[in-house]
Amino acid sequence: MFERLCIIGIGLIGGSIAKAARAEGLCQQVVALGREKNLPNMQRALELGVVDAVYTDTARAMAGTDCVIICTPVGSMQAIFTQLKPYWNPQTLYSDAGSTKGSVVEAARAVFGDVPSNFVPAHPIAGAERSGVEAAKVDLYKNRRLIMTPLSSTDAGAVDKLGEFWRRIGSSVSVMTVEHHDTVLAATSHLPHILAFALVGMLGRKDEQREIFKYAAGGFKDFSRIASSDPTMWQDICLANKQEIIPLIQQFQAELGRIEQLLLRDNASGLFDAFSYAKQARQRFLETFDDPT
Ligand SMILES: NC(=O)C1=CN([C@@H]2O[C@H](COP(=O)(O)OP(=O)(O)OC[C@H]3O[C@@H](n4cnc5c(N)ncnc54)[C@H](O)[C@@H]3O)[C@@H](O)[C@H]2O)C=CC1
Ligand SMILES: O=C(O)C(=O)Cc1ccc(O)cc1
Repeated sequence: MFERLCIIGIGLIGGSIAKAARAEGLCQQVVALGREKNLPNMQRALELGVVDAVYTDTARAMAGTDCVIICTPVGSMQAIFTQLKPYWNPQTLYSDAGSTKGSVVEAARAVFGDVPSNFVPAHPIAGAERSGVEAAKVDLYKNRRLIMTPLSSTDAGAVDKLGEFWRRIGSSVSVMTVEHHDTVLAATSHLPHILAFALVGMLGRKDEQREIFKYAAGGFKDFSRIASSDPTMWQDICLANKQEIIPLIQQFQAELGRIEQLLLRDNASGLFDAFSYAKQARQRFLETFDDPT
């Protein structure tokens, strides 16, 4: 599909894209572009055979590149677009993997005036709490969803070709607006991560923390795995989508308040109803949507 794929930010997500693109024969060459201070991680990517070459020089990285995927934390996107601007090539396809889309589109607009028509914002709904190229997996995107959020000005050919790229590395591709993406992901990903950070942080501060972690059962293990996600990445995501996240935090606080009241009043049937509603909501959800996993 491509002569040379350039990944900017060769960590968990970028490394997994590079591995999968290579395994599926989607490009002749994969290279990484990063900062001087990321060189040890990029050298590791080279040693592991995830990429063919690594660059800290943008001009050299862009020469001969016909597809660029930006896989850095969302707070760095404006700096990346600024770095790419002098070398922006109308023949090259550009995408990203950021967990928020409104902030990425805004960053592109701030740098280019308008979002370039050959940039197709994307978000693979697949990942893990781990970071860095060592954590990259060739099958990370297999049978997982990926959302593309093209704008009305995005080139249809670019959307088709990048959609095919994502599909060929295993993703089930959906297309939606930037706004809808950020509303949905605030509820399904951003709020749950905040809840995990808050709960594990609160319990971790308690004296009996050793006991809590020692006897952690399934539910808490899941929370604590999520709470070990990268703080820089999540700081960027939460700030970038705070207009969607804050109202959800407020609704969640009200929900907790209702449960607290039911407990204070020993209201068993109220608790049963609240828990049954949630259980049935999940069941309805599973029946309505095919889970690609
Ligand atoms: N970790 C996950 O489960 C998922 C993450 N994402 C998104 O993918 C992106 C990457 O996440 P991960 O791969 O998990 O992070 P990571 O920390 O494993 O990799 C990010 C890479 O970007 C580099 N980097 C950071 N700032 C940079 C800059 N200004 N210029 C050049 N390189 C820079 C880092 O050195 C690192 O190599 C983020 O935008 C994140 O929101 C999307 C889906 C899932
Ligand atoms: O580790 C997990 O359970 C995740 O939820 C991974 C994840 C993190 C960020 C995303 O934007 C998408 C997926």
